[in-house]
Amino acid sequence: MSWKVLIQLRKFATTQSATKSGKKLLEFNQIPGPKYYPFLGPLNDVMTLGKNEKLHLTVDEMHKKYGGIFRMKIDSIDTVFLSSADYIRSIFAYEGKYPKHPIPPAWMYFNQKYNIQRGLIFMNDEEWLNIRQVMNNFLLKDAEWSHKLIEMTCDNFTSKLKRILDSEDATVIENLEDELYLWSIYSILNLMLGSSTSEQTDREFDAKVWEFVNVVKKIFETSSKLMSIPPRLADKINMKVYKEFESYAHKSITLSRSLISILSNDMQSSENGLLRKMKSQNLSDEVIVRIFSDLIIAAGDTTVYTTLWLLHSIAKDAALSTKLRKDIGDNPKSMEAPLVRAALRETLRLYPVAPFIGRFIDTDAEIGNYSIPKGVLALASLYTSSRDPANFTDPLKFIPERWLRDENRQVMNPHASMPFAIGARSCVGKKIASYQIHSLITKILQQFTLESKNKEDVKLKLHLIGVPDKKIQIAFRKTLP
Ligand code: HEM
Repeated sequence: MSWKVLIQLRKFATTQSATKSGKKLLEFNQIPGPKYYPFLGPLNDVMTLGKNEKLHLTVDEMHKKYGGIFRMKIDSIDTVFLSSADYIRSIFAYEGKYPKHPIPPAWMYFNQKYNIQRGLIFMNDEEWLNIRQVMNNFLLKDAEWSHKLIEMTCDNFTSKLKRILDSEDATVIENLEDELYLWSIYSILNLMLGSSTSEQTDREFDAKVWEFVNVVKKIFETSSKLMSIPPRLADKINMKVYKEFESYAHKSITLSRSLISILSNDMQSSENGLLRKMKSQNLSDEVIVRIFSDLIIAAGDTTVYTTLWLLHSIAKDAALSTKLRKDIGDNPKSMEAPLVRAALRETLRLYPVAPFIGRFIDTDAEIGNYSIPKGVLALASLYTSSRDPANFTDPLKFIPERWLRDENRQVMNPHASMPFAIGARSCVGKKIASYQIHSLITKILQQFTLESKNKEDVKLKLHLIGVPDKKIQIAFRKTLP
């Protein structure tokens, strides 16, 4: 052995630290990753991570270069990106009693600047746990109360589709995305109220909901553009995009207050609605408004884009439509068609609306061969792990059957795709979202045929969440009157 190799080995040994498991670990600063130039400050992020819209692709390239774990500073926070399924699972093992996730910097800055208290997404520590336990009871432990309401909202949607097709004699629904937004927001409103506030019953209310839809969309669009600029700086130099973001954020709060106040005064507000359920837990009106406006922010885009991707995948594949229709026919009770459930699972694998899920590590940790100090931000690179052939056979193909139990499973590692996250801070709306999407797809397939009109491949881009890079165009034809 040459003296050079001996020196290398010695260096290696002294930079390893012993751990609880007795395993020798490498230090945090030995994790590979791109170079950081302190004098460049925030410019480092822009230079290394590039365009925000393509962050998932840049990170994917970096995983190819550095492996299943790499390290960098983002906004001067020590961050690790993880794409190996085992590493991803470890993140949640170290999240602690009060898991903390990263919040887009513009949102954090805005809340602090105006001292605005927000809902579940922004809460932390004991306050978060108390509210989360209340919401878990209503949305996760027992969500059956929501089924009828969700189905009513889906029936309203398919009736509207038919009206559009009748009146315009058109097959392509040009504003499908907007229609889905309305559906998604009305779903939450109906759940709050406990009865169906269908569109067109009250013009003023409708106008407010429509305005809310646009405001929520703009919040995502503008805060995504602000990801690579420190918001304090953007505010100081009066950047147009920051001013726009602020005005939409203010509007969303005003609008959610006014929607809630209309709903609360509504005599039809039923025992079965989330509003009454929350009030029965002695939550103040102020806290209820905070929770409600964040539920809409969390529920709106995620449900809309997942549904759009799923409709797009079905519309492209006539054989899949036939199989899904047969499966729905064989399983007449809603939510019992296994292939529809599998198609949703497959959509969330290939097009995760949250391609990165993060946790601040709560205690000194071991991930892989590395020691990770408390406080580091660990980000699960779900876009990469979901498309890794080590985890899924033919990973780029849309194959719902891979999720069926009795099939020759093509899922080597289900944890590589965790679209709702896992653990105590995972999506509190996952049951509602799954039921909503499942019901809507079932009703659409029972009443319409779909055909994709997109000529080019539609890819995922980031607008804070994963959205299609082109307008999704689907021709609908009625199969039932
Ligand atoms: C397909 C649709 C959806 C997807 C893919 C999705 C995904 C997620 C993910 C990944 C998280 C966790 C973020 C983290 O761990 O840091 C989350 C959190 C959350 N989701 Fe969803 N979501 C969806 C629909 C919904 C719906 C319909 C609602 C409301 C009914 C909702 C309400 C929330 C809330 C309030 C949180 C924050 C929970 C907390 O911080 O304790 N989501 N969602």
